[in-house]
Amino acid sequence: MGNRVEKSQQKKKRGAGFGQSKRKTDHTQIEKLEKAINELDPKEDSFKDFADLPISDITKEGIKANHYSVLTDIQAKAIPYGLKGSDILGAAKTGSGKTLAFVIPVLENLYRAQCIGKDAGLGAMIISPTRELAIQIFEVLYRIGRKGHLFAAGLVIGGKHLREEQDALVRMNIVVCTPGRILQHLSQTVNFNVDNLRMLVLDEADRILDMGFQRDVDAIIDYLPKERQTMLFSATQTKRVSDLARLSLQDPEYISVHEAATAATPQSLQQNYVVAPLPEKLDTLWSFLQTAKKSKIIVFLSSGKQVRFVYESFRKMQPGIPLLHLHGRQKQFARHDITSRFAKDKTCCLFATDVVARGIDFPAVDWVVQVDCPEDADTYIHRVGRTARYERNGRAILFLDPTEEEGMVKRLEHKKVPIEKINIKEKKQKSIKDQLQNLCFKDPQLKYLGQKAFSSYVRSIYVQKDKEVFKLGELPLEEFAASLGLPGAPRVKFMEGDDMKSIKNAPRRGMSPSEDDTEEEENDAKDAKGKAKVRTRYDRMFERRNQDILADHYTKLIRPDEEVDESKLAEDFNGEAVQDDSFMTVKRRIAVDEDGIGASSSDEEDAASGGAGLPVKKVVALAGAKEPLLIDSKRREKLLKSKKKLLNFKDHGKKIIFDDDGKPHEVYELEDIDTFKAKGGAEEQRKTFLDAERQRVQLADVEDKAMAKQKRKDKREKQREREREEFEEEANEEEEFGVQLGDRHARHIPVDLGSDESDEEVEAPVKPAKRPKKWFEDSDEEEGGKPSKKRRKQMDNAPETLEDLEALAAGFLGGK
Ligand SMILES: Nc1ncnc2c1ncn2[C@@H]1O[C@H](COP(=O)(O)OP(=O)(O)OP(=O)(O)O)[C@@H](O)[C@H]1O
Repeated sequence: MGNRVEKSQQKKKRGAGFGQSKRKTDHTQIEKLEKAINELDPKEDSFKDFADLPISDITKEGIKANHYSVLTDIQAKAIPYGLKGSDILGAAKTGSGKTLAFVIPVLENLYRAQCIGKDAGLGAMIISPTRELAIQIFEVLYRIGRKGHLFAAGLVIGGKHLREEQDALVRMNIVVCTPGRILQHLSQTVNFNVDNLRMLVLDEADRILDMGFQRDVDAIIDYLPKERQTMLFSATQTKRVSDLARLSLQDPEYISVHEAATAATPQSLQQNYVVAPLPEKLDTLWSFLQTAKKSKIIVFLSSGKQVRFVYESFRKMQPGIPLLHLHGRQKQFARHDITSRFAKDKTCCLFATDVVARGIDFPAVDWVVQVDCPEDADTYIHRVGRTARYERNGRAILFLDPTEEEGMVKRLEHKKVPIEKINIKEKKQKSIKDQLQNLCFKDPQLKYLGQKAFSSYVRSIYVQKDKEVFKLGELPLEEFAASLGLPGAPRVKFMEGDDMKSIKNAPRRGMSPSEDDTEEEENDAKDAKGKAKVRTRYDRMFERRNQDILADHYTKLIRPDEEVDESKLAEDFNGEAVQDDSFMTVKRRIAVDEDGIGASSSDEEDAASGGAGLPVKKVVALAGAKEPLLIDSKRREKLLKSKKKLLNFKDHGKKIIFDDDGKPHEVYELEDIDTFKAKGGAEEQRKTFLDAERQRVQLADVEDKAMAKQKRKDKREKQREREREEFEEEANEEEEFGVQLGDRHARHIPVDLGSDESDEEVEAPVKPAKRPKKWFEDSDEEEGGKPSKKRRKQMDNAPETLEDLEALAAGFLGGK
């Protein structure tokens, strides 16, 4: 017993020694660093290697572990200013290493200020416009900081219950976040204190400061202390005085490493554009993919709906290259999964919206294809920046409609983008219109996506500010709709000349899934008098002339009223006129036997078939059948032997209803002429009937809508109920076991950035007291929180998914 006490006292002594020694080491190093940074003149001093920078050993180790040694231009210029605490406006080409230019100062400045642990509060906030980019920055922060920094860092990007993030957030020293979500916490999380915030970083600053985020960012700034260091980075930097005033920057250093350069894009990037009329853009894209099957490609489209349609339809046509798609409407988990898969794949094509246009560092992308014209030159620069990153080669191609060419090329030249026109090889261009049309016809779901893609594209053009580039009125929309495989151009609500009320009140047509309350198909054909004619899906099928070789024949079938050239008519066996332009028309004369079986003579048969061997043999008059049965094949002959099958050809009788007097009537009976006339003219009656039916349908539609609304409401209610239950369960668990739920759900896990590494100068750490295992500590965790071999191996390898990263990071929490 006494022995054990002694041992524990010894351990305590050693533990105290370890802590003291570590603090002493830190203190000494911090003093040295402070001195070096005071003497530093960022204007004069230039650094080549990371090893020369006045930064802590643990940061240097993190940098070394990631195999970085030479600084890029922006890093060499911005890091010294960052370390000195200056406000920075950093601008450098895409892929030039801006992330490290702010991550290193963040780690170092907080380290020197010892802004560590819960009491220190939040020291740095890094804001990114997208979740993907926030995750990427968090990964870089983790990779550089994990070799010994003790900060708690976290990711706050939404996609999870607010409650799950709240507990963790109050312990963080560094947060990487998106504007909307962090604002929500600033206004709703009670203990979230930002009074100690020293550093604010805006990555892709121009995007964060633009209209889309304006209100959120202004509100965030209101919460933050005025005395702080602010760093803004982007490849297309804002210098607008109003923006800088909004952020209360103090004498910011404008560090631009490409202002003097001849081009705004990397030199290793080859850029071209082709003129592809809007209705041919998908053909061009398909043809392009056929020639680049061994490449890694990102294809940018302007909306998530287009991304889905192109992805789904191309997938069905099997282009011979793996396809992925990414847009903002996907669930966070799927988005992360797709970005990780694309990052790993060597040959793959990713259809994406601008959600990955900025900052995302996919390795080794060969091609960036912009099918839809970017909204401005800056967006163009960011999109093409997904290739040719950090001294690698890359190619970019932009598809421009003839109406976009002049305006867009002018904008790009103005921004110093070296782009050259190339032509499409006619021979290699393949049309996929028919295939798409076929697919849409067979698959209503795809047609629905096509309609959505169409309207979202039209809307995206409509809302563009630059009317010199985007001229909606000049676009061939009908042809564009056809190029998506649609039977007609869906009507888009806002378009000029639309009678909004009539669109809103228009009855829903049939069962087509294409109908929703935002858009209606504008494919109501008009009849001769200009009145809308109801057309079914089958009408459209018949009207499509390029469907197959029988199109002409079908046209005749469905347009019986059309004037027919009399000269082409011949008489059939009943003396009725038939058209004679088909060389395969057979005229027959039927002789009926006394016993009811008639046959055409073999001579006649041969003559009738024009000697072509047509299998006209005999005609059988069936008792009880409306028409005689033509026996022209062996199968038909066999049929005569099966009574059961013959039943199909016999009359099945009529449905009769009886009136009050017990008299039988047919379901639809013809009125006698006088009664009919007494009710008014035929046209008038038809109109009354149609009006009545229309009213009935409209009424039914209102009921349907109400029912659908109720269903949606019930569904929402159920979901809320489920969430409430889950929430209560979690709250109960928390009470019962005292577990931190925030940790369990690991979206925002605070991280000790490197407590896994022991300091060489200090004594061996004392084994910490045994404590209950946390959820993330599985069986491969050895006693006392020391990581097992398996865990250590895991730590040394970069985490592969966000979940890995978070789980791994959470594992470090035990260190403090
Ligand atoms: N000093 C360096 N040495 C070698 N590679 C580096 C260095 N700095 C950054 N990189 C690599 O260069 C790539 C691009 O870096 P980063 O994502 O920071 O670029 P960026 O300037 O932020 O680009 P964007 O403008 O597109 O956001 C990354 O893969 C990164 O690992």
